[in-house]
Amino acid sequence: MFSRLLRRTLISTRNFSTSKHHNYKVAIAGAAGGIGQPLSLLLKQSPLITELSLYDIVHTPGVAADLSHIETTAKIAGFMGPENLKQALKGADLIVVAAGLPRKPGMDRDDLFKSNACVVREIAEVTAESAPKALLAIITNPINSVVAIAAEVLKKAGKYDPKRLFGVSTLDVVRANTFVAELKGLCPLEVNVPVIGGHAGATIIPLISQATPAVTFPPDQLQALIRRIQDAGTEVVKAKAGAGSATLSTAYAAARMAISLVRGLNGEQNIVECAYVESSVTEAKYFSTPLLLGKNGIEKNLGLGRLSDFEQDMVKKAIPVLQKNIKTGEDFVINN
Ligand SMILES: NC(=O)C1=CN([C@@H]2O[C@H](COP(=O)(O)OP(=O)(O)OC[C@H]3O[C@@H](n4cnc5c(N)ncnc54)[C@H](O)[C@@H]3O)[C@@H](O)[C@H]2O)C=CC1
Ligand SMILES: O=C([O-])CC(=O)C(=O)O
Repeated sequence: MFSRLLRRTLISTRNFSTSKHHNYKVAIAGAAGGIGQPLSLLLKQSPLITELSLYDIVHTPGVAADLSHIETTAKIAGFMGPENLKQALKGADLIVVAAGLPRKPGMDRDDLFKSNACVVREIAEVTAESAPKALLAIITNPINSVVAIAAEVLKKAGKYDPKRLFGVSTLDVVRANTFVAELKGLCPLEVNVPVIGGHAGATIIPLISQATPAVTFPPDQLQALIRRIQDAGTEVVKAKAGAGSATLSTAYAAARMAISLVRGLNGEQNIVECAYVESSVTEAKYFSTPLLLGKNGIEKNLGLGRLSDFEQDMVKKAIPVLQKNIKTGEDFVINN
């Protein structure tokens, strides 16, 4: 599991002269959770990160003490409770948010809005105050709506920079790569499938026509593959049978995204990841597409590329769903 991440991070340190920073502070909110703990462990492996700040409302002293014994450079600090949130985020270059409830069987991601909207609002408010220049990467569901909450909160505080706010949809790319590799007998590390749109059901749009290496499937197999990628979160929720949703694969995916963001900050070239961001690529105000990352977050939105008719149809159908999800997030900030 570590190989891809380690390879990425090791490559990035080897490629750099001493004039580059290598001293980034990353804060994780929800660090004691099912995603937060393995994510913290993975980020503790990165030589680019010199400070890891672990925030949660429970258990962070224990998680921090445990991780702090690992023989890598990142210094670990644990912060527990809202009174310590400001200090936890202070001066962070990147804040990753994995705080909030996960799904149980029978729930949609939208069912989490009620409980998680306040969590994201609180963290965005303190980000505006404590680390206004930080990149903010949100894992918490429902991504399609809560990214809009963070944007509105940052706007209210006069600190919003659309280049610095990300909904983490990397897990959809990771799953698409894995499933395509399985079907075609390829090494998953060599496969790249862009996944655009949002992060729920039919808004998850894998672009199999843009996969590298190029792959083709008969129509029924293509439909089944796309459906599996779209329903993969539910597949895990069902298998965990009430014990939560995907945590380990999410931690892997979020660590991949976090390390890519830090590599971008560090001036590395050609770092591309898909993420759910403010966008003018479609009529949906937020939309995931491949992004070129850099010193200020998003360097360039690489857009949709060339879509098959089938993919165009999926985009058309996803837009009204995303617009509704986004409005839910925006209305929450207006009305509360
Ligand atoms: N974007 C993605 O690809 C994915 C997103 N998720 C989402 O990630 C979130 C976290 O999932 P898990 O780690 O499995 O849940 P979990 O319940 O295991 O952990 C959540 C953590 O957040 C903490 N927390 C709750 N309220 C908080 C607050 N106000 N401030 C700081 N910490 C707070 C809890 O104490 C807990 O430690 C969920 O909303 C889930 O739906 C899950 C899988 C994939
Ligand atoms: O399905 C869920 O609730 C968690 C999630 O976002 C995923 O696994 O993609």
